[in-house]
Amino acid sequence: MAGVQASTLEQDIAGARRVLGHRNLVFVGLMGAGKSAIGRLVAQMLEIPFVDSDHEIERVSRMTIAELFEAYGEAEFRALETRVITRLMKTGPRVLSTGGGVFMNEATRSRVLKSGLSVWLKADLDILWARVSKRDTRPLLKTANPKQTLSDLLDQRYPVYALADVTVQSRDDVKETIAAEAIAAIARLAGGQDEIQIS
Ligand SMILES: Nc1ncnc2c1ncn2[C@@H]1O[C@H](COP(=O)(O)OP(=O)(O)OP(=O)(O)O)[C@@H](O)[C@H]1O
Ligand SMILES: O=C(O)C1=C[C@@H](O)[C@@H](O)[C@H](O)C1
Ligand SMILES: [Mg+2]
Repeated sequence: MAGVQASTLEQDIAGARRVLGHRNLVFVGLMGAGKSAIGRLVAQMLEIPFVDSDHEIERVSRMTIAELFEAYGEAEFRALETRVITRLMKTGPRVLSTGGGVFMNEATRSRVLKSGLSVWLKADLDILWARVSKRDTRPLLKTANPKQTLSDLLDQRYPVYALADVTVQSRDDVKETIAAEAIAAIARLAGGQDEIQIS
């Protein structure tokens, strides 16, 4: 990497850490957007802990997301998800990659907007589809026409995801580039927001 680029990245990392303070950096977006993959990289780059809410739910329940949906239904899964996010939002800083439905819950969204810093990883349908169709682990896509279901979710959810503090275009570029863009976008928030305290 050229010296100028490296020093810009270092400045962005320092800036993003300052902007974040004790807050959690919360990745939101549809299935396949890269919340887990990019979130993990951003956490490594910022040198703060990383938690993925889907993994945390699987850890505490000792069941997979698919098993939870199967055994208890979506409503119970959402209740568990809300409890997990509420607990995680009480301390920081960390990178918190959320399940695709987390930001759709009004109370959770308010909590994230008030006490965290949110990044929407926005991706086109074809990119999402190419990624999620490789595995059949996502219960919401077990439908007769999963690509249409994903497209419907995109229509419903994009206006809500757009409420996130920052939007970063997720695409088939190297993950490090997308992660660096997210960090730069956060660093640019410096001075644009009052410091928000964790409740
Ligand atoms: N920029 C990228 N280039 C290539 N592949 C990517 C990129 N970002 C993510 N991926 C891949 O796409 C797949 C989906 O990414 P990931 O699991 O991070 O999505 P997610 O937003 O966490 O989805 P979910 O809501 O289902 O957990 C993974 O295999 C990941 O490695
Ligand atoms: O978009 C969603 O509602 C979901 C996304 C996944 O991350 C999982 O949280 C679950 O499959 C539901
Ligand atoms: Mg994920």
